[in-house]
Amino acid sequence: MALLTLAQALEKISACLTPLTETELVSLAHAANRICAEPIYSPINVPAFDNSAMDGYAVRFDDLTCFSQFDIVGKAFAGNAFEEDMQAGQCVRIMTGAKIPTNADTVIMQEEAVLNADGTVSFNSNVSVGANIRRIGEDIQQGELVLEQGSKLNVTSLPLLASLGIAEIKVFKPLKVAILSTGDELVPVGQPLKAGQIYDSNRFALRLMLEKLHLNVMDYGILPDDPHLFEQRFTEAAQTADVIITSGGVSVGEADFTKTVLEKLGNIGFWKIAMKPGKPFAFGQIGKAHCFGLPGNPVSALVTFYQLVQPALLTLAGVNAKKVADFSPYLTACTMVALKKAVGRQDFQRGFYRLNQSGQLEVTPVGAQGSHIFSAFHQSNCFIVLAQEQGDVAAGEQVMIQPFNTLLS
Ligand SMILES: Nc1nc2c(c(=O)[nH]1)N[C@H]1C(S)=C(S)[C@@H](COP(=O)(O)OP(=O)(O)OC[C@H]3O[C@@H](n4cnc5c(N)ncnc54)[C@H](O)[C@@H]3O)O[C@H]1N2
Ligand code: MOO
Repeated sequence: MALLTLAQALEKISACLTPLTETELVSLAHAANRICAEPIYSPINVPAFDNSAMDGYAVRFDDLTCFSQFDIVGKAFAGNAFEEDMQAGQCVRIMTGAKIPTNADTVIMQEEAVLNADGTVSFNSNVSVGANIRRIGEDIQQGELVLEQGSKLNVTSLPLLASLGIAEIKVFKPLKVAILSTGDELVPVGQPLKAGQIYDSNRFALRLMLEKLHLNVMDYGILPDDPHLFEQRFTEAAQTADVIITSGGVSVGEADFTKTVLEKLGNIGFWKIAMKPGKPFAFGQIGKAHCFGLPGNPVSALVTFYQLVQPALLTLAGVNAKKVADFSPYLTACTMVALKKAVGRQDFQRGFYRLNQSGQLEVTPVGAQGSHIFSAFHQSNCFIVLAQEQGDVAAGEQVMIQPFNTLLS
């Protein structure tokens, strides 16, 4: 049977996902990186009142044709308004941000004004009516939608909410994600290696990526290649976690138990995808927990997490669908060298792209492309994405690239 394409796999996963609904109220100061669980409408106008955009003088525009000298009858500061009415031929010294006096309609900036010896002021300017006034509601109107449900709260959205006086916000509770590595050969970082053993770097990578996504990580450690232990640990994890992510043991070897145990304890949605790296990837459920079985090869584990698990976690965590669809957009770039590509699987080569002196994007693959060769990853800044039916690519051809999003930077 033909393997699923990445797009088909993403569709199958997406069809099984129901975003979390549990919410909590948090103060704005503790809301960074959380997902907003309600649409936010502005309780006020911004600006809340007409105010001056410049340090200068507030005048009645029509007076400019009748008077050459104006009496300065008061001062208006930001936070300290001039509350009286201005009469004909009068003006008010005004500072940036100060409320416009009731019957003034124009502000002339200080640089256009000349102070006369008798204490009056004259203006050189040809201003138009309404000049230098920031209007009430010009930025945001009371009742306007300022933030969609499912937006990530960050350094641009949170100050916006602060400017509206919003002190608390309803956010989705973070997903609980269990991680575990499988394989008799694995040793935790920090312990000496014996012959035939390797360090468990995948669990470390998974933890880092989940922390970047601000999810709750439940670390189930290393699982030896024993199907009974697999059953035990998977069952335990499925009781508390919303999502279980494993690495290794998902291929066809005699010690590859992930898929069979997943089938036994729950159900398997699909297994194997026409992508490279990342062919042996399993998706299914145990009880309410969604399970992602990533391949053991470190590059394959990271690539499948990025391409398949990341969007699923964003959806489950409550991020809105438009933002999930856009989680890692594609660009095109000219490849500087020929690329080896076998027909049959969509390829995600690791590459480095940059803007050249003519303003064109160019890309070069980084290092060897084997799925066990992790060292090239940290010198890369994008995937070079080659279509399933594409063969070798000649130097100078345009290829699709996918710049790494914040997950890998
Ligand atoms: N006969 C076949 N053999 C393999 C196939 C196949 O289709 N037919 N697929 C190959 C591909 S492609 C991949 S990818 C791997 C994936 O296999 P598994 O998911 O079963 O992974 P393991 O066999 O457990 O491990 C593969 C490799 O990765 C190392 N590893 C495992 N876990 C970790 C970890 N936590 N940290 C660092 N490195 C890890 C492990 O020692 C192996 O070297 O299967 C191919 N075989
Ligand atoms: O699918 Mo594997 O990840 O090519 O080595």
